Amino acid sequence: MAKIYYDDDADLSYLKGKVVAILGYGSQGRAHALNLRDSGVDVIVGLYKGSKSWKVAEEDGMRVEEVERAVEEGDVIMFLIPDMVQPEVYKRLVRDKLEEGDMLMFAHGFNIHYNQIVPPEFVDVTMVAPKSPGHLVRRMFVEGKGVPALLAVHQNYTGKALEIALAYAKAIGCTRAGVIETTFKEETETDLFGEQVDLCGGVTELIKATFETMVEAGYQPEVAYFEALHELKLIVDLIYEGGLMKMWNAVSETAKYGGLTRGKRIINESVREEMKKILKEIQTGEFAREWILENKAGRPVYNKLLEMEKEHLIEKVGAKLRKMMPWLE
Ligand SMILES: NC(=O)c1ccc[n+]([C@@H]2O[C@H](COP(=O)([O-])OP(=O)(O)OC[C@H]3O[C@@H](n4cnc5c(N)ncnc54)[C@H](O)[C@@H]3O)[C@@H](O)[C@H]2O)c1
Ligand SMILES: CC(C)(O)[C@@H](O)C(=O)O
Ligand SMILES: [Mg+2]
Ligand SMILES: [Mg+2]
Repeated sequence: MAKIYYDDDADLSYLKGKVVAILGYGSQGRAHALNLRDSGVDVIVGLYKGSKSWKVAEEDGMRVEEVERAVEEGDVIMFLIPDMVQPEVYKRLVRDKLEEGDMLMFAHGFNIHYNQIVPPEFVDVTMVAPKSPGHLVRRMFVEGKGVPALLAVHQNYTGKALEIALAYAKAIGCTRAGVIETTFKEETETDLFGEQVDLCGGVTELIKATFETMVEAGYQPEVAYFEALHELKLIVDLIYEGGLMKMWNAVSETAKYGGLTRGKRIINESVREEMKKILKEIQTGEFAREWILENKAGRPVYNKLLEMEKEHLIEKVGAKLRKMMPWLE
């Protein structure tokens, strides 16, 4: 069984006297920086001149410096800039500023696991990866709660890497919910697999395929939108709160029978085979190589697919229908 750490297992005093440099002030960066500060930790934000986030961080009352300066001051350096930018920033601005006993931290294991960043042996290397988008990391903290996270130690030079990483996890609120010990390999591979087949890739394709099937059969797009997309949140909320059975118990008997008998025809053996192939691409590093090359080429596929998603009928219909429900914003 997984080892899970809670508030009582973590001691904030391991961050006392240390400066935490948060590189990046986007989804995760802003949430981590604000939560750390509210927990009494000395935080400095590292950005590049011209970053749109600079003003946001300053308006939040953060001390903001360019990356190099923040790393010089920081004892704990958390990488919350995009994964594909991290290796170049590391080589150009971070590597030469590291001091013995510093800690490099990550919220996703990609660059360490796929050897895009190879830190020197004289630093600690750890990960605290909230299992949630950044805005929830902040919202839950403000509400006195926390989101669960994964924690991993890749290098323990100081002998205190676990304790310091746990203090960080506590300061951003994650030990309130529970922090599961893992490895960089396990976090990276499961995180990529989850977002590709289920959370981001699988769900959007399921929504579009459901919507398109109805529209092509002559049903009104507005009705199809509610069925394929809007109601998904209500169903997922039930699953999130109380597992699959809470959802099955809340829907009609007809929905239960129809869902239980038809679901397996949608996620059938061939879909499961494809999932296994996708997992292999992640495990062998094939996906990582593809994504790194895509970035080197200026992201032609990424940009094209995002553009197509933006232009999809469900997005047009959705924008109109969501105006009927201003409380959603
Ligand atoms: N978004 C999520 O919900 C989420 C969840 C778990 C883990 N993560 C991980 O957290 C990390 C950060 O992702 P994110 O989605 O919060 O990023 P983001 O895209 O929301 O924010 C990126 C930030 O980095 C800054 N930035 C970009 N290039 C920079 C550079 N060259 N130098 C300095 N700053 C630069 C941007 O100005 C911005 O403030 C990634 O490792 C990601 O895998 C993200
Ligand atoms: C929020 C997610 C999808 O779980 C995260 O892994 C990310 O990469 O943004
Ligand atoms: Mg991810
Ligand atoms: Mg994830």
